[in-house]
Amino acid sequence: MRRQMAVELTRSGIETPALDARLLLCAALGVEEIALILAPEEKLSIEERDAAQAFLERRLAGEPVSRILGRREFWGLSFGLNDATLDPRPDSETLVETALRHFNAPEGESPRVLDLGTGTGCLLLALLHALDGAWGLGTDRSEKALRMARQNAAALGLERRAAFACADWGGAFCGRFHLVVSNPPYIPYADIGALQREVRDYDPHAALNGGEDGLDPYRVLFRQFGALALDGGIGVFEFGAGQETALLDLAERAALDVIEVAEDLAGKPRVMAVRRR
Ligand SMILES: C[S@@+](CC[C@H](N)C(=O)[O-])C[C@H]1O[C@@H](n2cnc3c(N)ncnc32)[C@H](O)[C@@H]1O
Repeated sequence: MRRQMAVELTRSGIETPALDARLLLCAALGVEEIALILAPEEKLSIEERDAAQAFLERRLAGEPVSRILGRREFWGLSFGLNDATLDPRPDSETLVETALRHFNAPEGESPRVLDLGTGTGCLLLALLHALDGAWGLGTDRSEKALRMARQNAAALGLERRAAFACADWGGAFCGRFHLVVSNPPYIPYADIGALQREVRDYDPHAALNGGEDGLDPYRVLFRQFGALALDGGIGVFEFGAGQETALLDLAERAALDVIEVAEDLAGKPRVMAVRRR
């Protein structure tokens, strides 16, 4: 069955047919990958074949494997997804790496982290997992996304260190944080229709749409950063292709010093770390 699935995925132009076939078959059978080696495929029951076939058809129709499984690995941790959350991207691990590189733990108090537009909670929870004793707040405009983030926090045993609140970015908060992160929607509105179908048809548009030039969220976030960060606190923001120059300009206007522009896995500028001037 696995080979047959891989052949069909190859024919339909899926980029990683063998991997997708393996993951979907494991999910259909409810087993770990190692069990596929130990259990001969001929022994699949009719129900198991039907389940695998149903997953295959969804993948052939363009649904990403992570959406079919309802899960995605990020920073070595497993995150549940729903239709209100972005599917976390490997490139966003650059944000976590950059934040950890520049973060200096405060003396005598717990680090406080704010994640604006938290989605699954992947950035906040990865940071809390890495920063001993840190406490964090994740906000999102979507209640449904926040429900998923809370579930993910509980599944990772981080629910006592993570709180989630429905809010329009950070305007409702007056707390001060050592670290503020955000991966806001940054696709220019007119470009959404031309995205890959895996993105366009399965990621929520509220997680993609950054307004006319894709920069609307940064105009708000950079302005709010000054009121949300403690003295010496840092902000770390993900951005999209070709937005670096405009973002440098927005940072300058908001009186932020740029500490680093970090590159993603493909060597493209992807993350900006800033500090209040
Ligand atoms: C690109 S997704 C990032 C999700 C997650 N942080 C990640 O990296 O996978 C942007 C998130 O911002 C949220 N969002 C959009 N506009 C918002 C606003 N005005 N205030 C708060 N959150 C917002 C969306 O619902 C979405 O979850």
